[in-house]
Amino acid sequence: MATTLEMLWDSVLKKIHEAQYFDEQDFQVWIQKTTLFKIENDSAYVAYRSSITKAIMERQLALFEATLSEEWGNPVSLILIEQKEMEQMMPEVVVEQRTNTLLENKFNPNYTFENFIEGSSNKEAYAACFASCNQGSHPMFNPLMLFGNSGLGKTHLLHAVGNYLHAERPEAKVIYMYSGDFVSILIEAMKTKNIHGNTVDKVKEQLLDCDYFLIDDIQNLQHNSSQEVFFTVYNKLIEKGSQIIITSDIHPKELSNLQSRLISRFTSGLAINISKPGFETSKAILKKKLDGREDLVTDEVLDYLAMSYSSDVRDLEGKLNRLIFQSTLFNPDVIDLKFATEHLGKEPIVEQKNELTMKTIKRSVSQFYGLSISDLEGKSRLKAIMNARHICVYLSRELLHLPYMTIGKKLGKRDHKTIQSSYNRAKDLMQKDQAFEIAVHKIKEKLL
Ligand SMILES: Nc1ncnc2c1ncn2[C@@H]1O[C@H](COP(=O)(O)OP(=O)(O)OP(=O)(O)O)[C@@H](O)[C@H]1O
Repeated sequence: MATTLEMLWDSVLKKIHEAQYFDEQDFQVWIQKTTLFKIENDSAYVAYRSSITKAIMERQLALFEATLSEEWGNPVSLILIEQKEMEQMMPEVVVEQRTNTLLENKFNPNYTFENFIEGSSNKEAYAACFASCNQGSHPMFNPLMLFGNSGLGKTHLLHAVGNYLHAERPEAKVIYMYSGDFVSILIEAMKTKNIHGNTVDKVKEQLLDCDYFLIDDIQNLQHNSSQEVFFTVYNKLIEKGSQIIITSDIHPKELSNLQSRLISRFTSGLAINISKPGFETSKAILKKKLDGREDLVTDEVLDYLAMSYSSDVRDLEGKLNRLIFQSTLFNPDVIDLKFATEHLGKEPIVEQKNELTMKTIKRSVSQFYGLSISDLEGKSRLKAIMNARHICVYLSRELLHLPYMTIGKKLGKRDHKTIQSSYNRAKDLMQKDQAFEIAVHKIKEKLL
């Protein structure tokens, strides 16, 4: 059950979200993960996990304060605290609240059965997941295990089960967890054990209360003590007739990091492989993603994408997104095959994290913006390209401490004055333009 503070913060975030003050992705990635953990003496303490979140929120502090004050019914000022610091400050009750929050299910509303395109590569998995939502007390196939390469829709199907149950059988208690989060929850519970009693037991208790246990990417359950807890929970849930659905990106028998007693149990139910979608399925997925924007892209381009990139649906969607993004820069009448091959063809190769040089900075920046290195070095004054260039200059100064003249030479033979003003412009944008600041952080993160 959500606590008062959680509910309060949820409604603050909901209001801010609805008012669309932030870009959707930034909101989900940075802001949604904050926690309100204490209100004391007219001060509200909010914990953040990343300095980017802090930077974004500080910029709109007045907005957060006003919305929170309104929801709370009293004026409060907001204090932002790093998650780690908050954990040291929080009393036992907050530890429990936190665990509850982690066990709460937030299903992606786009990952539904309706939005999942069936084809021969995935129809068994789809049917088994759907059937598991409509069965009696003792499931026929338990556990249900979905395995297959990355990006083929396993997480989508788990969320579809969650969304379906939430809508059609709200009484069913569903827990969805990414296996890495399962490990973090347990490690955290183990750490706080001495101060706050055995919180591991509390986590187990909550898990055992569910009717559906959906665990994603089991291959990441590598921590030994977590496997012990998982083993106990797993056995008890099977005994009581709760449905367990597990996903893995490798065949269950190849899960070498897991104890063999777990592996043998996983294969005792029904294990289904999801393979890469065929041409027609891939094309239908692209059409579904375009949903109402079909005029942007010619059918020929969809054929080209479906033929070239269907081994990973995430990648397939990424290519379509890249083309749509590029079309906002270059404004073609329609994304046709010429445009598509030109722009996907010059996509930079993902850089290994090796020595940091201006070349690696240029590659990362161009990759981030979907540009080519020659766009960066060229003369275009399109805003997105100019910004990308400013970031190149800024990072070359900040990370490599290169003189303006050297940067200029390696960036389209520009003179030192141009580079100096580009650097100043970047510093200015870091203060004024949130999207720019986030781009810098994200690129820096990839480089370091
Ligand atoms: N058949 C499908 N119909 C519609 N969308 C799909 C389909 N298969 C995959 N997708 C989309 O592809 C993206 C990647 O899928 P998903 O995250 O479920 O992959 P995954 O198999 O869980 O990968 P990983 O092992 O890396 O976690 C998602 O946006 C998902 O909606």
